[in-house]
This record gives sequence, C-alpha cells and structure tokens, in this order.
Amino acid sequence: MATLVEKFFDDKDALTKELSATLEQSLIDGIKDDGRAVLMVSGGSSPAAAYKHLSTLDLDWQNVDVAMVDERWVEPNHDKSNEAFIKSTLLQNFGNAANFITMKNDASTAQQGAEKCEAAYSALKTPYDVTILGMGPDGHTASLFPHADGLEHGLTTTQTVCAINAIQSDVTGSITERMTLTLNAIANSKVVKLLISGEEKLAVYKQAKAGGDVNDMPLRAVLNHPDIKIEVYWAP
Ligand SMILES: O=C(O)[C@H](O)[C@@H](O)[C@H](O)[C@H](O)COP(=O)(O)O
Repeated sequence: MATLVEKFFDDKDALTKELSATLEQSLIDGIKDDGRAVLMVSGGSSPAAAYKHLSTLDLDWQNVDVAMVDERWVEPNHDKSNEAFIKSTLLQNFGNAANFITMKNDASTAQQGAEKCEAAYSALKTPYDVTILGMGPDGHTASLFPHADGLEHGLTTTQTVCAINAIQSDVTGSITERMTLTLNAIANSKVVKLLISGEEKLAVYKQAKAGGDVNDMPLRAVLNHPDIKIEVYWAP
C-alpha cells in the first residue's frame, strides 16, 4: 500500500488555499535542496484555481520545471489540449518564466512520439518534487485508462512515459490517443497530490481503495504502490 493521507475540505476554496500553499512550499524546498524544482501537472477542473494562484507568486520560476502528467495526442492549440490548459492557468504572470516540458511533439502518433518524449523527460531531476493527479469517474488517473492498449506497459515499465490508446467511452470522448507518465514515474515523486471533486468521484475513489483489479480501475495501481506517498484532496 501507498502511504495515504486524506484531506477533506468543506469547499473548493479551502482546498485551493491549502493546495496552493503546499505547492508553493514544495517548489521553494525543491529549489533550496536541489537547485531546481520539478512540478508534474495534470489537467482537469480541480487544480485550475491553485495553478492560477501559483502563477501570481514571485517565486524563483526560472529554476522550476513544469511538466505534463498526461496529454491527448492533439495539437497544442486544440481546445482539449492539457498543454493549452496549463499555459492559460499556471504559465501566466510570474509562472510564465518556468521551463515547460510538454508531451505532444511532431510525431504523427503517440506511439511514434514516445521515444522523443522519453528523452525530453529524462532531463528532469528525480525524484520530482510534486506530482498532481486527477481521477476520472472510470477510475483512470493520469492517462492510465481501464483496459487501455498500453496500460500493462504503463504499469510495469521502468520508463518514464508511455503511449496509451484508451477504449472510447463517455469519459475519454473521441480522442483516445494519449501520452502519460508511467506508474514508475509517478512513484518517482516526493509526494503525489490526488485531487478529487464531488460525491460521485468520492465514491469511485472509495471503490478503488477497497481493492480489486487494477485493469478495471488503474488508480488502484497508484494506491497499492508501496513507495508512493499520496495526499488525497477532496472537496464537494
Ligand atoms: O486529461 C484528462 O482527461 C483530464 O485531465 C482528466 O484526467 C482529469 O484530470 C480528471 O478527469 C479529473 O478531472 P477533475 O479535476 O475535473 O475532477
């Protein structure tokens, strides 16, 4: 089992306040201890306010590497691009000075782009200071989707990133081709912040935590990992 700390908040503002403060401290500590800090970022609605707040802080952003946890294989100006989301939230104001490592490259498929992406990620300091994860109503986290093509590789390889082709569902929408951090890379983080919003997803999280097949709910692989320190942030 991972080391698990659950933080339940009365509302999203309270969650954002504590998340922002802890992210700020992790970046400061990472720079102080190692010269640079690495922040792994997910998309989703839960972290948006904290990203926006963080961007307004006058930190030593030139020594911060921001890198994607996962990405749809779409152009960076696509409205479903996680890269575009990070640019419009975290990489504003002072945050604009951070070094941004993206996943999408010029390869025509995620599979073909994986090697180049792996090379870009291999330049990052490890362990990463913070990895922010979301969770879908299907129990996916990062782009580790249930029964996806590439899931087994993503859960077992010692590489940092891998290409995924998810089974199309209401959760994935029509874009199923993605790049993701592997379980190994997620475990290579000082701390993982798992952000969960609403009662429906809380029930999904509890179901994942209760145990079962990791292929049905890949979040279980993160929750089961002996080396991962997870802090769960939940708000209604
Ligand atoms: O790439 C994606 O498909 C999304 O980023 C997704 O994985 C998201 O992180 C979770 O669904 C959590 O979303 P919320 O933060 O909105 O709960």
